[in-house]
Amino acid sequence: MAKKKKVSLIGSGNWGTVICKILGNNILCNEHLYEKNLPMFVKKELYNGIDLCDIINEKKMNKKYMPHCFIPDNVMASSDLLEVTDRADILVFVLPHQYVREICETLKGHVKNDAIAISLIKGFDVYGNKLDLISNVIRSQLNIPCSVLMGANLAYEVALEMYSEATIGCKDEEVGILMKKLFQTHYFRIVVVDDELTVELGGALKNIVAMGAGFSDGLNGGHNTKSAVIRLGLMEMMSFSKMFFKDSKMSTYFESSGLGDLVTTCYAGRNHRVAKEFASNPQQTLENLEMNLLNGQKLQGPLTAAEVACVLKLHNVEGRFPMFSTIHKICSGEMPVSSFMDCLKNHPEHL
Ligand SMILES: NC(=O)c1ccc[n+]([C@@H]2O[C@H](COP(=O)([O-])OP(=O)(O)OC[C@H]3O[C@@H](n4cnc5c(N)ncnc54)[C@H](O)[C@@H]3O)[C@@H](O)[C@H]2O)c1
Ligand SMILES: O=P(O)(O)OC[C@H](O)CO
Repeated sequence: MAKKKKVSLIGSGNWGTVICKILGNNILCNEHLYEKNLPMFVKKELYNGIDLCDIINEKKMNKKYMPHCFIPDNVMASSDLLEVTDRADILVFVLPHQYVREICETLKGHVKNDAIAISLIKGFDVYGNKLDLISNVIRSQLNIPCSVLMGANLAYEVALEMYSEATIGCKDEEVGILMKKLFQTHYFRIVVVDDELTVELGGALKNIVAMGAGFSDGLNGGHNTKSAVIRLGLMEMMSFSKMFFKDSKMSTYFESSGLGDLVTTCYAGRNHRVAKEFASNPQQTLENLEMNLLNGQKLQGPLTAAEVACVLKLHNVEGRFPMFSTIHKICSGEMPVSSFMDCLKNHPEHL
């Protein structure tokens, strides 16, 4: 009989907690394939004076980041990253993108040679002036293959078991099948494609457009206005992919990780919510709104906009990405949020 695989989960935020429910339950249903316990890394912090890790292990609930999601008994929370990942065969990364490099630094040299990874993280890495995929940071730092899972997946809806789709991007067919079996449930349906590059690009870039959708709603734009934001945003996402990632396939934008995620995030994500509040109330800063509205959860849009803007500037192509550039300038305080409507009206397409 084949040796049982050990799965380890790195991350325990809003999405990370829902994923621990899915993985924990799927592992329990497949105990012949997997070690029963699912260790989960929880960054050390106190919640109402009590260690969050202890709360998760005792109450089987992540009271801070996803309070209504039941955590299966086989999930074992720990703040010791190397203990969580010790002997792991499958490493699942689900944490805000800005922390990946530091997590990989700690893991370097401690991961099995034949381990595989999957990243559920939406964002980019910028090192010096070089923009890179998060999965590439995992691949290069840990020297293991890494597939990706992205999609129209608002965590609270998946927690409530509302029907949702997701896309796994994986070049290795066998690993793609294994990952699909590990993550799929009756309410979380997965399509596997081999274009892991564009799956990840969709997940990262839509967070910039979602900020624009929030600005539009906060400035009293209508449904037609938001449709324009989504359409122009998708065009910039595709142009960016073609320009900077030559192997990216445009057809992949029709998967859940592309158009699906873009639509859902522009209507109901955290980026949209905070951006809308900011546009209605511009004397507040985005940082304050993130802190006050999200209670420790992290916005990925403003950082991703800054990461992308850095590359556009370096290649002197900001003018070809007017929406990305304007969203970054609004997020960084270089332009007032009221200028967002002018960006739409004066988009090069309409001149
Ligand atoms: N929440 C969603 O609906 C959702 C859905 C799909 C994908 N995602 C993506 O999944 C990724 C993780 O999102 P999330 O919602 O689980 O996280 P989150 O936004 O809830 O962030 C909170 C988490 O970040 C951790 N954290 C804070 N500082 C840290 C540090 N210095 N080092 C390591 N971890 C630290 C906290 O411990 C906590 O677990 C993101 O890239 C996000 O875009 C989120
Ligand atoms: O809440 P957001 O804006 O981070 O988006 C969450 C997910 O990425 C939606 O698929």
